[in-house]
Amino acid sequence: MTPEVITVIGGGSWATAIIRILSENDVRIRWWLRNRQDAEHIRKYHHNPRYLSGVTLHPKKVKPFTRLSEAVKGAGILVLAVPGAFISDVLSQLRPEDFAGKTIVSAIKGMVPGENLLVTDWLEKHYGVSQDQFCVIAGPCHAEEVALEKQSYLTIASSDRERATRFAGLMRCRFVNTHPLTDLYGVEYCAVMKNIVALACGICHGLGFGDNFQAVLVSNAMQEIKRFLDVIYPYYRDLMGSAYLGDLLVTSYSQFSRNRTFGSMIGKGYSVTSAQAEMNMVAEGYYAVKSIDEINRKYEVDMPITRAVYTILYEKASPATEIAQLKELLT
Ligand SMILES: NC(=O)c1ccc[n+]([C@@H]2O[C@H](COP(=O)([O-])OP(=O)(O)OC[C@H]3O[C@@H](n4cnc5c(N)ncnc54)[C@H](O)[C@@H]3O)[C@@H](O)[C@H]2O)c1
Ligand SMILES: O=P(O)(O)OC[C@H](O)CO
Repeated sequence: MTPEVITVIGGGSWATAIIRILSENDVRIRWWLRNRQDAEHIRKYHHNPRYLSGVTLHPKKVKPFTRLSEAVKGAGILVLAVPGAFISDVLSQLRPEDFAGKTIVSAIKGMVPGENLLVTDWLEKHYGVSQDQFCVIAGPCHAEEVALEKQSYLTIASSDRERATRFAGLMRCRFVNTHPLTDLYGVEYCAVMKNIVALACGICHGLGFGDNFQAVLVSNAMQEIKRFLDVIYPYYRDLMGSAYLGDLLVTSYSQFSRNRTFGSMIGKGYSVTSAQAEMNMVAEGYYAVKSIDEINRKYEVDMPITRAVYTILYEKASPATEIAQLKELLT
């Protein structure tokens, strides 16, 4: 069989980890990065100089590109792995024809700010990608642990089960187990919302709250996510599954969590700008909380955790005061 040709778009940790996983299988990867020097470095030394630099990339299977129109040529699968805030800018070089007939995989756990759309909805609106072309990579998995080849699990969601199963096969390897699911939008929304919860966990940690409080916060957050999903996209789903609860747990508790780290700085008194400047990485929850809060103005679901994080980050409310109020609402 001829190897599957896959274009991966993005130069960060998750793109690097996905390439590491995929290249365990029989694939050819066309990797788009925006930075010319990084691409040149990868061509020469076979590792990403900025993210997960300890990961060696297969020289025959992985080919870096800096022109996106070139990178997508001949690929049957496009994997999007840039933060949601940059997707519109990055894809502006492409036309709807570049997506036609391909499997479009979103590895993004964020919304498209401004339009408050899930990445799949945004691609449908702007590039005419049809719903059954999409797969979403979900599940509790940090790029840093993939780099260490620690056993991980991923869920591949698509409304087309066959497509999810095929892509799940390509993402399965020695240290990654995968399974398909059909709750495309539920999984995508949950992945966006768990980042908001991780921000809340970080803020509370930064304020000095302990494990007892965090356990209550996370269990209340799961109920908040359920209330929102039941209204925005009702579907028979088991929220105890690893794509939902599992992802919420890893992001809330892990030392690798970008969102928790960002939140912790806010709880300790950093401004948003200084917390962002400290990180070489992107905390998706910062953008997501604005989108979800704005979407919820229409639905009016009871979401005290989202509201508190929004008020702290966007209205500059005191974290101590907001969390003191939230404390009274948790059960
Ligand atoms: N890192 C993980 O473990 C992990 C796991 C699952 C999902 N994700 C998701 O993957 C997506 C990518 O995150 P990541 O962790 O790879 O990013 P990261 O935080 O490691 O790196 C930041 C990324 O943003 C890009 N970037 C920064 N400024 C940019 C700009 N102006 N224009 C275009 N790109 C710009 C950088 O090139 C880099 O790719 C996010 O949606 C994230 O939620 C990450
Ligand atoms: O935990 P974070 O904030 O680094 O987000 C990364 C992934 O979404 C975890 O699955």
